[in-house]
Amino acid sequence: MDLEFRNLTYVVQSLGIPKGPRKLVVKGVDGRFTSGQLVAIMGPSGAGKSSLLNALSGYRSAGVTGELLVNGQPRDEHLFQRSSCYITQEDLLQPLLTVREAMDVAAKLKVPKGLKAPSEEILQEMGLLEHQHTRTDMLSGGQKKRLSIALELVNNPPIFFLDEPTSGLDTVTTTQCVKVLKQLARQGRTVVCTIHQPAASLLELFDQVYVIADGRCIYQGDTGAMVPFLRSVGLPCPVHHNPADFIIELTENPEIITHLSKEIMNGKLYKSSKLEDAPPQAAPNQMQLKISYQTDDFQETEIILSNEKCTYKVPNYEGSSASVSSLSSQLSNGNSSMAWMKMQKSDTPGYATTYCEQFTILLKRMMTQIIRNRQGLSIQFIHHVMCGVLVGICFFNMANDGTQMFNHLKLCVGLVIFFAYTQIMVPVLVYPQEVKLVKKEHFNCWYSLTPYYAALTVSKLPVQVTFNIIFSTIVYFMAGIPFSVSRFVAFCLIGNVVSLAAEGMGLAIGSVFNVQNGCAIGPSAIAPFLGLAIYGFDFAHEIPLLMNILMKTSFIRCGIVAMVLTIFGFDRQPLACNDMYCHFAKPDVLLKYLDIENSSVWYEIAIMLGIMFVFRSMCYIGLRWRFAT
Ligand SMILES: Nc1ncnc2c1ncn2[C@@H]1O[C@H](COP(=O)(O)OP(=O)(O)OP(=O)(O)O)[C@@H](O)[C@H]1O
Repeated sequence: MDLEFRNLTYVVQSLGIPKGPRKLVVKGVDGRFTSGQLVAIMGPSGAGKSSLLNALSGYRSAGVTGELLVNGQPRDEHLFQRSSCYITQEDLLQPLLTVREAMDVAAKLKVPKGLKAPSEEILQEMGLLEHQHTRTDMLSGGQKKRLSIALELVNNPPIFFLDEPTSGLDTVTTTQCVKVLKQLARQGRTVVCTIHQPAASLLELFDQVYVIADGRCIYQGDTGAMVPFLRSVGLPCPVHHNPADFIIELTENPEIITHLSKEIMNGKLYKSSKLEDAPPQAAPNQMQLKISYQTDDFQETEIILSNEKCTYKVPNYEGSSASVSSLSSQLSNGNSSMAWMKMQKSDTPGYATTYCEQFTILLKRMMTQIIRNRQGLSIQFIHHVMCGVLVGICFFNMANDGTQMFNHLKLCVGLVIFFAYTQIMVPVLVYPQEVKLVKKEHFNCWYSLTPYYAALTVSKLPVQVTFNIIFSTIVYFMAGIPFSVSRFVAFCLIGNVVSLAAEGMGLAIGSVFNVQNGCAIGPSAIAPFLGLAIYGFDFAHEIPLLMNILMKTSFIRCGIVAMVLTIFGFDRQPLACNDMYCHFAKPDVLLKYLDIENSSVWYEIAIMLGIMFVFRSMCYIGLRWRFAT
C-alpha cells in the first residue's frame, strides 16, 4: 500500500489543557511512502519524527490536519487502522506469558476462526522459535523488539509503523532488527520507522529517507540520493563523513533548515537515485530532480518531470477478489496486501473475532497472568492477613462492650478506610503500564474496548473478593461481633463494594486525566470523601442542605453507615454493660444518635454500587476518549 500525505500539520496543546497554548510540531509537510520500501524518518531530537509517525499512523488524531491518501485514495480511517500496525518505542508486551502463548493470544484475536495463523513460521523468521517457551519479560531487548513485530505479523498487515525500533539496542542487534524490517518491506509491505542517527552502514539498509527538522521536511528521497542532493544545494558532505550525521549537524542552523526545506518544497519533491545516477547528458538541467505528485482523480497519480509526463495507475485501495492459496505462502512470496485482504473477512466490523470471543480470550489471558503472579498474590495475602490481625488486636473483643461506643465507630471508619486505600493502590501501581499496552493492542485492532473492560473487571473479582473476605473474617471474629449469617454476609459485602468503588474512582481519575498523574492523585481523592463522611457525623449541629447532598456522593460515608448498621442492626441484642450506666448499650440508641436509624444496609450498599457504576462508566468513557484522540 502506498501512503501519501499533503500539507500535513500537527498541533499540540503545550500544557495538555484544551484552551492552553498551542504548538505546531509538524508544519505542513508533504511526502510519499511506497510499498516494498523501508523508510527511515530521521531528524534531530525534538524535530517532530515521532509526531509525524503518530499523525501518519493515526495513533494521534487530535490536532492533525492535511490530506492523507492510501493508494491515491483518501484514507478511510477504520480500514487504514486495520491495515496498518504501530509498534511503540517501548517494548509493550504482556508479562507472565511465554513467547508462544503471546503469539497464540495474538493469533486467536487477530485471525478469524477457520484460518490458521502461521505463528511457527513467523517465530522462525524472527529467530524466536528456540525462545518460544521463554517468558516475554525475560527476553533481551532485541528479542522483545522482534516479538513485538512478530505479534503484529500474525494477521500480516501491509503497513508497519515503528517508533525508534533500534533505541536501546547494540550495533549488532540494531543491524539485525533493521534487516528484519527490510525483509518485511521486500515482501511487499510499507515499513516506516523513526530512527535517531543511524551509522552509515545502517543507513544504507534503508531504501528511502525522510528527514525532518523543526517540523519541516528537509529531505525526501532515495537514501543514495541524499549526498548528491546536499551537494547540489551547496552543502557537500565531506568524504568519510556519515551522511546521516552530516544532515543532522546541518540542522543546528535554522537558516539551513529553511534553505533545505525550500529546496525539497517541504516534502513535495522526491529525490530519486536513479535520476541522480543517470549520466549528465541524460540530465540537461537540474529539473529532473524535481518530481512532484499530483492526483487528478482517485485512480491516477501523475509524476511530473521537467517537461515530460508519465502516468501510472494506482492499485485499488478497497480490495481485490483474487483468491490466495495459503497465508504462509503469501508471507514468503511477498503478496502482503492480498494476504491481508483475506485475513479481514470477519463477521464483526473492524475486528477479526466477535466481542464474545474477544472477552473469552482476554479473560483467559488475564486469569493466567493473575495466577502466575505468585509474588503479587503472596504479598496481597500477607497484607490482608496481617492487617486483619492488627485491626483485630486493636479492637479485640470490644464489639460487645456497651462502654466502647467511640471504639465501635473507630472500627467502622478504620475498616472502610482499609478497604478503600488497599484497592485504590492497585490502579496507581498497575494501571499506567496496562493502559499503554491496551492502547497499542486496541489501536492495532486486536480487540474492542468493551470486551477488554468487561474482562478486566471480571478477572480481578475472584482474587479481590477472596482477600477481602479473609480480612473481614479475621476482623469479624477477633472483634467479637455476634455472628449471624445475614450480618456476616453484609459485613463482607460492604468491604467488597467499598473497595470496588475506590478502585473505580482511581481508574476514573486515571482515565479522564493523564493516566500517570491521574492514578497518582487517586489516593488523595479519597480524602474529601472521608471528610464528608466525618462531617456527616456532626451530632451537635443541623447539616446544611448542600452538604447533605454532597454527603450522599461520598461512598466512604455510605460504607461507614452501612458498617454501623451491620454491626448494630440485624436485631442486635443489647450490648454488655460493665459500668453503672451504658448509654449506648442499646444498639437503637447509637443508630438514633447517629441519625441513621431510618436507613438500611441494603440501601447504602445500593448507593455505593450506583457510585461505583458511575466511576467505572467514567473510566470507560475516559479511556475511549483518550484512545480516540
Ligand atoms: N503532546 C505534546 N504536548 C506538548 N508538546 C509536544 C507533544 N508532543 C510533541 N511535543 C513537542 O513536539 C516536538 C516534537 O516532538 P517529537 O516527540 O515528535 O520529537 P522527536 O523528533 O521524535 O524527538 P526524539 O527523537 O527526541 O524522540 C517536541 O518539542 C515536543 O516537546
